[in-house]
Amino acid sequence: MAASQPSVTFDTPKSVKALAAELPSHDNSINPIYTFQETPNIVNDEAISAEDGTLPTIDFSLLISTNPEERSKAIQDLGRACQDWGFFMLINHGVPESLFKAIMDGSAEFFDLPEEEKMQFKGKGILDPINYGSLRVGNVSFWRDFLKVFLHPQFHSINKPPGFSETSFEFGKELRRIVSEILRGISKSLGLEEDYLHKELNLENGQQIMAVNLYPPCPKPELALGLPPHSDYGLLNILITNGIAGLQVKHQGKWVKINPLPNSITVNIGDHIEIVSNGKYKSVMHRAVVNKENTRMSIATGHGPALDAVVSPAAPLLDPVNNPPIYKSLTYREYVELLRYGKLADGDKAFLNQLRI
Ligand SMILES: O=C(O)CCC(=O)C(=O)O
Ligand SMILES: [Fe+2]
Repeated sequence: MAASQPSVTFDTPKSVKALAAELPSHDNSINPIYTFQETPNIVNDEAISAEDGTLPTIDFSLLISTNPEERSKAIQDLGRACQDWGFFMLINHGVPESLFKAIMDGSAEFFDLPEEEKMQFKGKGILDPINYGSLRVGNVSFWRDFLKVFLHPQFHSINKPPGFSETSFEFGKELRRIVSEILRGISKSLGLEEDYLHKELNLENGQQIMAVNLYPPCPKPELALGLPPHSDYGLLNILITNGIAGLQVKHQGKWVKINPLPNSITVNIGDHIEIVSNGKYKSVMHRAVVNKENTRMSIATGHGPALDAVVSPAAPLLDPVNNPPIYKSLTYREYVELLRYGKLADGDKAFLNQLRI
């Protein structure tokens, strides 16, 4: 499998931020290593805009309501959002806006550190708990710098900028609280016990990774991409942004531009919910485009099973005739380690598809 795939590496020689800063304002070219599309304008022209509210909205306060009818209706809506879109906006989640601002500001300060200081955090592989870099797949580099930090079950952090570690800790904790409730709702919406995922996947020791993404202004946004089309691994991914648009989601065969409601968080299904639900809820392809004017930032946290948990289609959902398992079992660690050889490389959920029975 590994041999035939383009290699995925995290080491472009210079950060995209430094590269963008060096370009004179009249220079409208980019290094060809960033050219993802041969044909100009494909990325933006083919995408359609979702009207505000098109992406399903889930009200977190109803999902944890003590009124059984209210909660049951919210869980139904959640199930529908997972089935129809695999993406939704979560409102009334109770995370203070000040915490989002603090983590966004701290992340911006991190990227403003001198290059040599950031390079201290360069990692080597997908399971390195701290990893700063940019992504190259085969011959193509992407217009994004990232910092990845594992927040759970062991909390890791970087020692600069001041306060970033404390803010990351709070941010991670708040998001785990929310994810835990959403996963209860998802279990129930599938017809499983409410704590099925928590128990089967040992979520107390679940993996949580924070990925801070910086997309500097790009002189040729129609040629480059911030992130190639991919689905996320793990159970759920949570995304907040600095308000600059750039996320596009594949929905019913078309790329749709997403404009999240202010102060909402965007949630999407990962490959491991697809496996557990035996294909009922599918992880969805998405990508990040860049623009000429503004620096875009996003902070994604990926929430997965414990690394040693075996992930397989949920036994109570299976039936030898009507719903035989369509995915093989694999520990989460095995999945993540094997993944780097394949998935991002051709961007069509190729890795998940290899697990099909
Ligand atoms: O920046 C974005 O909008 C997308 C980020 C993303 O897809 C990821 O980090 O997996
Ligand atoms: Fe993603």
